[in-house]
Amino acid sequence: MLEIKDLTVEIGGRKILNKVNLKVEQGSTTVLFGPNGAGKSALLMTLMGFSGYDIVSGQILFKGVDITHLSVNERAERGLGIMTQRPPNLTGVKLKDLVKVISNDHSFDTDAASKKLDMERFMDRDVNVGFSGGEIKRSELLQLSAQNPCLYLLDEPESGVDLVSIEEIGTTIDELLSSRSKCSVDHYKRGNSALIITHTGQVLDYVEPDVGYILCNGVVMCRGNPREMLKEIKAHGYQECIKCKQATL
Ligand SMILES: Nc1ncnc2c1ncn2[C@@H]1O[C@H](COP(=O)(O)OP(=O)(O)OP(=O)(O)O)[C@@H](O)[C@H]1O
Repeated sequence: MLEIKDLTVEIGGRKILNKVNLKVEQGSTTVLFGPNGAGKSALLMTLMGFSGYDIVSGQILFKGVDITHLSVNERAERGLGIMTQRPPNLTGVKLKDLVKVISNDHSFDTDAASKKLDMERFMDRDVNVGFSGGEIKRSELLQLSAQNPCLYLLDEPESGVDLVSIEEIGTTIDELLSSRSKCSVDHYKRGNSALIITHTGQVLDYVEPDVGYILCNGVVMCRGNPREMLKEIKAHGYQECIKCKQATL
Protein backbone atom coordinates (compact mmCIF):
# COMPACT_ATOMS: atom_id res chain seq x y z
CA MET A 1 0.00 0.00 0.00
CA LEU A 2 2.68 2.50 1.11
CA GLU A 3 6.40 2.12 0.80
CA ILE A 4 8.85 4.78 1.91
CA LYS A 5 12.37 4.25 0.59
CA ASP A 6 15.45 6.03 1.98
CA LEU A 7 13.49 9.24 2.45
CA THR A 8 15.53 12.26 3.51
CA VAL A 9 13.65 15.50 4.17
CA GLU A 10 14.74 19.00 5.11
CA ILE A 11 12.77 21.91 6.49
CA GLY A 12 14.41 25.29 5.84
CA GLY A 13 17.71 23.57 5.09
CA ARG A 14 17.72 21.50 8.31
CA LYS A 15 17.60 17.71 7.97
CA ILE A 16 14.51 16.41 9.75
CA LEU A 17 14.19 12.89 8.32
CA ASN A 18 17.22 10.79 7.49
CA LYS A 19 16.95 7.84 5.09
CA VAL A 20 13.62 6.69 6.46
CA ASN A 21 12.38 3.28 5.31
CA LEU A 22 8.86 2.26 6.30
CA LYS A 23 6.05 0.13 4.91
CA VAL A 24 2.32 0.04 5.50
CA GLU A 25 0.72 -3.11 4.15
CA GLN A 26 -2.77 -3.10 2.64
CA GLY A 27 -5.40 -3.39 5.35
CA SER A 28 -2.94 -3.02 8.19
CA THR A 29 -2.52 -0.48 10.95
CA THR A 30 1.01 0.76 11.51
CA VAL A 31 1.91 2.80 14.56
CA LEU A 32 4.67 5.40 14.70
CA PHE A 33 6.20 6.12 18.10
CA GLY A 34 8.95 8.56 18.98
CA PRO A 35 9.89 11.37 21.35
CA ASN A 36 8.92 15.00 20.85
CA GLY A 37 10.64 16.52 17.84
CA ALA A 38 11.62 13.15 16.33
CA GLY A 39 10.06 14.06 12.98
CA LYS A 40 6.84 12.02 13.15
CA SER A 41 4.51 14.83 12.09
CA ALA A 42 7.01 15.93 9.45
CA LEU A 43 6.86 12.43 7.99
CA LEU A 44 3.06 12.48 7.74
CA MET A 45 3.07 16.00 6.29
CA THR A 46 5.69 14.93 3.73
CA LEU A 47 3.62 11.87 2.80
CA MET A 48 0.61 14.10 2.17
CA GLY A 49 2.73 16.46 0.05
CA PHE A 50 2.51 19.67 2.04
CA SER A 51 4.90 22.45 1.03
CA GLY A 52 7.92 23.28 3.17
CA TYR A 53 8.96 19.63 3.50
CA ASP A 54 11.79 19.40 1.00
CA ILE A 55 12.51 15.90 -0.22
CA VAL A 56 16.27 15.74 -0.69
CA SER A 57 16.36 12.09 -1.69
CA GLY A 58 14.32 8.91 -1.55
CA GLN A 59 10.95 7.78 -2.81
CA ILE A 60 7.34 7.42 -1.71
CA LEU A 61 5.40 4.65 -3.42
CA PHE A 62 1.64 4.41 -2.95
CA LYS A 63 -0.20 1.44 -4.42
CA GLY A 64 2.93 0.76 -6.43
CA VAL A 65 3.06 4.24 -7.99
CA ASP A 66 5.76 6.80 -7.30
CA ILE A 67 3.95 9.77 -5.70
CA THR A 68 7.09 11.52 -4.40
CA HIS A 69 6.49 14.63 -6.47
CA LEU A 70 2.69 14.69 -6.74
CA SER A 71 0.61 17.56 -5.34
CA VAL A 72 -1.55 17.28 -2.21
CA ASN A 73 -4.66 17.13 -4.41
CA GLU A 74 -3.31 14.32 -6.54
CA ARG A 75 -2.36 12.32 -3.44
CA ALA A 76 -5.81 12.86 -1.92
CA GLU A 77 -7.45 11.73 -5.16
CA ARG A 78 -5.33 8.58 -5.10
CA GLY A 79 -6.57 7.77 -1.58
CA LEU A 80 -4.35 9.43 1.00
CA GLY A 81 -6.15 11.21 3.83
CA ILE A 82 -4.71 13.02 6.85
CA MET A 83 -5.72 14.19 10.31
CA THR A 84 -3.10 16.75 11.29
CA GLN A 85 -2.30 17.94 14.81
CA ARG A 86 -3.10 21.56 14.08
CA PRO A 87 -5.38 21.98 11.07
CA PRO A 88 -5.84 25.62 10.00
CA ASN A 89 -8.88 27.77 10.68
CA LEU A 90 -10.85 28.17 7.45
CA THR A 91 -12.59 31.48 8.00
CA GLY A 92 -15.48 31.89 5.58
CA VAL A 93 -15.72 28.15 4.81
CA LYS A 94 -18.61 26.36 6.48
CA LEU A 95 -18.04 22.79 7.62
CA LYS A 96 -21.07 21.54 5.67
CA ASP A 97 -19.71 23.04 2.45
CA LEU A 98 -16.26 21.58 3.00
CA VAL A 99 -17.73 18.13 3.68
CA LYS A 100 -19.83 18.40 0.50
CA VAL A 101 -16.76 19.23 -1.60
CA ILE A 102 -14.67 16.49 0.02
CA SER A 103 -17.27 13.74 -0.33
CA ASN A 104 -17.92 14.37 -4.03
CA ASP A 105 -20.02 11.27 -3.60
CA HIS A 106 -23.80 11.31 -3.49
CA SER A 107 -23.86 8.16 -1.43
CA PHE A 108 -22.20 9.84 1.56
CA ASP A 109 -24.82 10.51 4.22
CA THR A 110 -23.64 13.80 5.74
CA ASP A 111 -26.56 14.01 8.18
CA ALA A 112 -25.94 10.55 9.60
CA ALA A 113 -22.17 11.06 9.80
CA SER A 114 -22.44 14.45 11.49
CA LYS A 115 -25.02 13.08 13.93
CA LYS A 116 -22.83 10.12 14.77
CA LEU A 117 -19.89 12.40 15.57
CA ASP A 118 -22.13 14.89 17.37
CA MET A 119 -21.14 17.58 14.87
CA GLU A 120 -24.59 18.64 13.69
CA ARG A 121 -24.45 22.04 15.40
CA PHE A 122 -21.04 22.75 13.85
CA MET A 123 -22.07 22.25 10.23
CA ASP A 124 -22.98 25.95 9.76
CA ARG A 125 -19.82 27.16 11.49
CA ASP A 126 -16.54 28.14 9.86
CA VAL A 127 -14.16 25.17 9.88
CA ASN A 128 -12.11 25.00 13.10
CA VAL A 129 -12.81 28.63 14.04
CA GLY A 130 -13.34 28.58 17.81
CA PHE A 131 -13.52 24.77 17.86
CA SER A 132 -12.16 23.09 21.00
CA GLY A 133 -9.40 20.46 20.74
CA GLY A 134 -11.91 17.59 20.80
CA GLU A 135 -14.25 19.34 18.34
CA ILE A 136 -11.37 19.77 15.89
CA LYS A 137 -10.64 16.04 16.07
CA ARG A 138 -14.30 15.17 15.44
CA SER A 139 -14.43 17.64 12.55
CA GLU A 140 -11.30 16.09 11.04
CA LEU A 141 -12.84 12.62 11.39
CA LEU A 142 -16.04 13.80 9.71
CA GLN A 143 -13.95 15.10 6.80
CA LEU A 144 -12.07 11.81 6.61
CA SER A 145 -15.37 9.88 6.59
CA ALA A 146 -16.49 12.05 3.69
CA GLN A 147 -13.25 11.44 1.82
CA ASN A 148 -13.12 7.70 2.55
CA PRO A 149 -9.39 7.37 1.82
CA CYS A 150 -7.48 4.11 1.42
CA LEU A 151 -4.71 5.16 3.80
CA TYR A 152 -5.45 7.18 6.94
CA LEU A 153 -2.54 9.26 8.23
CA LEU A 154 -3.53 10.10 11.81
CA ASP A 155 -1.38 12.42 13.88
CA GLU A 156 -2.13 11.91 17.58
CA PRO A 157 -5.88 11.39 17.24
CA GLU A 158 -6.30 11.29 21.01
CA SER A 159 -4.47 14.50 21.89
CA GLY A 160 -6.65 17.17 23.47
CA VAL A 161 -9.55 14.75 23.77
CA ASP A 162 -11.27 13.98 27.08
CA LEU A 163 -11.55 10.43 28.36
CA VAL A 164 -15.18 10.07 27.28
CA SER A 165 -14.64 11.45 23.78
CA ILE A 166 -11.58 9.26 23.22
CA GLU A 167 -13.91 6.27 23.14
CA GLU A 168 -16.07 7.94 20.48
CA ILE A 169 -13.02 8.93 18.44
CA GLY A 170 -11.34 5.54 18.84
CA THR A 171 -14.40 3.56 17.81
CA THR A 172 -15.05 5.88 14.87
CA ILE A 173 -11.48 5.38 13.63
CA ASP A 174 -11.88 1.62 13.99
CA GLU A 175 -15.16 1.74 12.04
CA LEU A 176 -13.62 3.87 9.30
CA LEU A 177 -10.71 1.49 8.94
CA SER A 178 -13.11 -1.45 8.74
CA SER A 179 -15.70 0.26 6.52
CA ARG A 180 -16.45 0.16 2.80
CA SER A 181 -13.25 0.70 0.93
CA LYS A 182 -12.19 1.73 -2.51
CA CYS A 183 -9.13 -0.40 -1.86
CA SER A 184 -10.63 -3.58 -0.52
CA VAL A 185 -9.33 -6.85 -1.78
CA ASP A 186 -11.26 -9.89 -0.57
CA HIS A 187 -8.44 -11.79 1.01
CA TYR A 188 -7.27 -8.90 3.18
CA LYS A 189 -8.84 -8.57 6.60
CA ARG A 190 -9.94 -5.05 5.70
CA GLY A 191 -9.39 -2.64 2.87
CA ASN A 192 -8.35 0.54 4.61
CA SER A 193 -4.92 1.05 6.11
CA ALA A 194 -3.55 3.47 8.67
CA LEU A 195 -0.34 5.06 9.83
CA ILE A 196 -1.00 6.42 13.32
CA ILE A 197 1.17 8.56 15.56
CA THR A 198 0.46 8.09 19.25
CA HIS A 199 2.30 9.05 22.42
CA THR A 200 -0.07 7.56 24.96
CA GLY A 201 -1.27 4.54 22.98
CA GLN A 202 -4.87 5.31 24.05
CA VAL A 203 -6.15 4.92 20.50
CA LEU A 204 -4.83 1.34 20.54
CA ASP A 205 -7.59 0.49 23.04
CA TYR A 206 -9.95 0.74 20.04
CA VAL A 207 -7.81 0.04 16.98
CA GLU A 208 -5.82 -3.17 16.68
CA PRO A 209 -2.27 -2.34 15.54
CA ASP A 210 -0.21 -4.66 13.36
CA VAL A 211 3.26 -3.13 13.17
CA GLY A 212 5.13 -0.46 15.11
CA TYR A 213 8.07 1.77 14.24
CA ILE A 214 10.13 4.00 16.51
CA LEU A 215 11.53 7.20 15.06
CA CYS A 216 14.26 9.09 16.94
CA ASN A 217 16.04 12.17 15.59
CA GLY A 218 14.61 11.57 12.12
CA VAL A 219 15.92 8.01 11.96
CA VAL A 220 13.86 4.81 12.09
CA MET A 221 15.33 2.95 15.06
CA CYS A 222 13.27 -0.20 15.02
CA ARG A 223 10.27 -2.07 13.69
CA GLY A 224 8.33 -4.57 15.73
CA ASN A 225 5.30 -5.52 17.76
CA PRO A 226 3.55 -2.22 18.58
CA ARG A 227 2.10 -3.33 21.90
CA GLU A 228 5.47 -4.57 23.12
CA MET A 229 7.08 -1.34 21.95
CA LEU A 230 4.55 0.72 23.86
CA LYS A 231 5.12 -1.33 27.01
CA GLU A 232 8.87 -0.86 26.65
CA ILE A 233 8.55 2.90 26.06
CA LYS A 234 6.28 3.27 29.09
CA ALA A 235 8.73 1.32 31.24
CA HIS A 236 12.07 2.66 30.00
CA GLY A 237 11.42 5.67 27.77
CA TYR A 238 13.11 6.06 24.40
CA GLN A 239 16.67 5.31 25.55
CA GLU A 240 16.00 1.76 24.46
CA CYS A 241 15.78 3.04 20.85
CA ILE A 242 19.51 2.90 20.44
CA LYS A 243 19.80 -0.67 21.77
CA CYS A 244 16.88 -1.67 19.58
CA LYS A 245 18.60 -0.22 16.51
CA GLN A 246 21.79 -2.06 17.29
CA ALA A 247 19.84 -5.27 17.73
CA THR A 248 17.59 -5.13 14.72
CA LEU A 249 19.08 -3.06 11.89
N1 LIG B 1 7.74 24.53 9.68
C1 LIG B 1 8.84 24.21 10.37
N2 LIG B 1 9.90 25.06 10.40
C2 LIG B 1 11.03 24.73 11.08
N3 LIG B 1 11.19 23.60 11.77
C3 LIG B 1 10.16 22.74 11.78
C4 LIG B 1 8.94 23.00 11.09
N4 LIG B 1 8.12 21.95 11.28
C5 LIG B 1 8.79 21.07 12.06
N5 LIG B 1 10.01 21.56 12.36
C6 LIG B 1 11.02 20.91 13.21
O1 LIG B 1 11.17 19.58 12.78
C7 LIG B 1 11.44 18.74 13.90
C8 LIG B 1 10.45 17.59 13.90
O2 LIG B 1 9.16 18.11 14.20
P1 LIG B 1 7.87 17.19 14.23
O3 LIG B 1 6.71 18.08 14.48
O4 LIG B 1 7.84 16.38 13.01
O5 LIG B 1 8.19 16.27 15.49
P2 LIG B 1 7.24 15.18 16.16
O6 LIG B 1 8.04 13.92 16.23
O7 LIG B 1 5.94 15.11 15.47
O8 LIG B 1 7.10 15.77 17.63
P3 LIG B 1 5.86 15.81 18.66
O9 LIG B 1 5.76 14.44 19.23
O10 LIG B 1 6.29 16.81 19.68
O11 LIG B 1 4.63 16.23 17.92
C9 LIG B 1 11.34 19.62 15.16
O12 LIG B 1 12.64 19.98 15.56
C10 LIG B 1 10.56 20.83 14.66
O13 LIG B 1 10.90 22.01 15.36
